[in-house]
Amino acid sequence: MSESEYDLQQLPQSEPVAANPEYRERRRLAAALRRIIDRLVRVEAPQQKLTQWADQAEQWADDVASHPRRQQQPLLMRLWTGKGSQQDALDMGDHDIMTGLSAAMAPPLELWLDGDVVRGRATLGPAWQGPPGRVHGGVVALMLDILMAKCQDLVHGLGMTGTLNIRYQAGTPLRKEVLMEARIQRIEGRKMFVEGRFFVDGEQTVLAEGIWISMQEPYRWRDGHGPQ
Ligand SMILES: CCCCCCCC(=O)SCCNC(=O)CCNC(=O)[C@H](O)C(C)(C)COP(=O)(O)OP(=O)(O)OC[C@H]1O[C@@H](n2cnc3c(N)ncnc32)[C@H](O)[C@@H]1OP(=O)(O)O
Repeated sequence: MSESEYDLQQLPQSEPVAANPEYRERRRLAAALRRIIDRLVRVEAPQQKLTQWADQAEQWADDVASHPRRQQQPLLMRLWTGKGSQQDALDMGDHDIMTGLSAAMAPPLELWLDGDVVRGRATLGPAWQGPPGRVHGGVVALMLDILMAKCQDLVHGLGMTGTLNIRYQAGTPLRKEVLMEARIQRIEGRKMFVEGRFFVDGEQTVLAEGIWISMQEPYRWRDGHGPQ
């Protein structure tokens, strides 16, 4: 894509855009913060050290807060009308919850298309814990929502999650690679029915079924995808 033709409806969902120099630094910053978030959980350190880190963090937070935030609406409009720049695409997608490489909270969750299947992988640390040693069920729901929504890359139409049903079949462990897959089961007008699954060490831990509702046009398969 050229510098001025990024289109929200054509951009692969939840996949990184090539970084420019500014975003290489933002990604480096987010990666460092992610390590801190991970290591802070029950870190064994003298109280003096905790005081020092807290002082530094407060100072740093004030410094960051003294800078304005880039407005989202104008860049969203440019992307929505197919006139976005690489910078716009980065400003939007690189901060996505769970998948954005500049989002310090993101694990990150990596997603890609494999034919008509959406695949994903992530390894989550103790900051994401629910039951001891396991990923929180609400976080599992969040990951599923993002994974299954990417099925919209296979169709025309873009919408929101209407319904998400989850069967937690086994605990999803922390610190182990979770493999994910999602498929479109069927399309009915503005509704897209999707199935999602998680696997750890070959064992299925989660089964989900969801319905996405297109905001405008009815969903229809893109060329080269769907039942031939
Ligand atoms: C564009 C990028 C978005 C990125 C999103 C990131 C992922 C998210 O976090 S999404 C946030 C969570 N989801 C939401 O907040 C959605 C909240 N709900 C809504 O806004 C609306 O209920 C919405 C848009 C889903 C549907 O409203 P509306 O467009 O008026 O639909 P409506 O005309 O009533 O119904 C259309 C069809 O969908 C069905 N339907 C409507 N809502 C639902 C639902 N929640 N579940 C299942 N089916 C539904 C209807 O039964 C109807 O079916 P049929 O045509 O067979 O009669």
